[in-house]
Amino acid sequence: MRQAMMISNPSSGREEAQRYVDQVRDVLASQGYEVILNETAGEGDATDFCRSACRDACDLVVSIGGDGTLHETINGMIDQDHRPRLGVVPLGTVNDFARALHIPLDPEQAIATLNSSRVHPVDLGRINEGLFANVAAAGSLAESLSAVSSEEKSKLGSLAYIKEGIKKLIHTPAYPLVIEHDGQVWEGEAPLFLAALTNSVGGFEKLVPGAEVDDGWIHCFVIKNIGVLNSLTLGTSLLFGSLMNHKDVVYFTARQVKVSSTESVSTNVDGEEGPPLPIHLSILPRYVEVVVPEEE
Ligand SMILES: Nc1ncnc2c1ncn2[C@@H]1O[C@H](COP(=O)(O)OP(=O)(O)OP(=O)(O)O)[C@@H](O)[C@H]1O
Repeated sequence: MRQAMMISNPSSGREEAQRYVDQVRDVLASQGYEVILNETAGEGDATDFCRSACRDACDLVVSIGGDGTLHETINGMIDQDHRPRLGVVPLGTVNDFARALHIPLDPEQAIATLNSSRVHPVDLGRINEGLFANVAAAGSLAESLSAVSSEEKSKLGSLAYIKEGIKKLIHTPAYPLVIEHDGQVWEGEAPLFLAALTNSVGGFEKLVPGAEVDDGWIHCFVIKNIGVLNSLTLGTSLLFGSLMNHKDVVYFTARQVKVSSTESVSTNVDGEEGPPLPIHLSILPRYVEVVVPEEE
């Protein structure tokens, strides 16, 4: 019998996971899966559950929660030979991963998507000893976003919370950064470095218009003047032209990136606090297969 594991975070979003768990179970059982439910109680649980799903050769893992839960879930797949397919029921504030894969943001529609026969291979990124699904950021914006609590995020909504963060940072200091990427080096001062795997970052769905989830590239932005982010709008992402063409932005793609600084700089990875610099990023092409809607 095929095995499916639900990894559910009862604290995600507006604490709605409980409501949806039974619906997910029904959808999976109707497909003939034997279903196991694991609920997270705190940090690291989703990673442990997913690691055991890999070791037990489980066929499908469904992450029920926000981008944080998804981030922890995929981290259970690191260095595993057997990696289950991944289903996503987005319950967070931003849900970048679901946005990038056109998985409905409405939980009930996302649950119905679990019936789809279509799967999409998706690149993951490696950051030091961990994995990321969507974005790694280094600099003070990264720090201030990590400091926003789940409750505040739910209250403010994604755009508002990111814009609040940006407003506070207009006079933010630039950090001396050394960025080595595929044999080249960028050296200079910048308040923010962003590495994205998908086109959706912080809910801005067109931030990286050319990024495909399986293009094998890390899309990198050095933001030399944080003020450029002020013209971000949802949908168009930038009022005037695209971020990558902005005069205060350096954009490049790479398969390997090392970012270091002589100062202490913190990072934010998939919306959660990440390791401090230096960071070493690399791409893991088509590392996981994600269940996506039948039709886009
Ligand atoms: N039972 C629990 N109670 C409180 N926190 C939990 C629990 N289980 C996991 N966590 C923590 O929840 C965080 C992940 O939350 P997640 O991002 O999925 O939801 P969210 O914060 O509502 O979403 P978003 O970040 O998009 O607002 C992780 O830091 C994880 O350690």
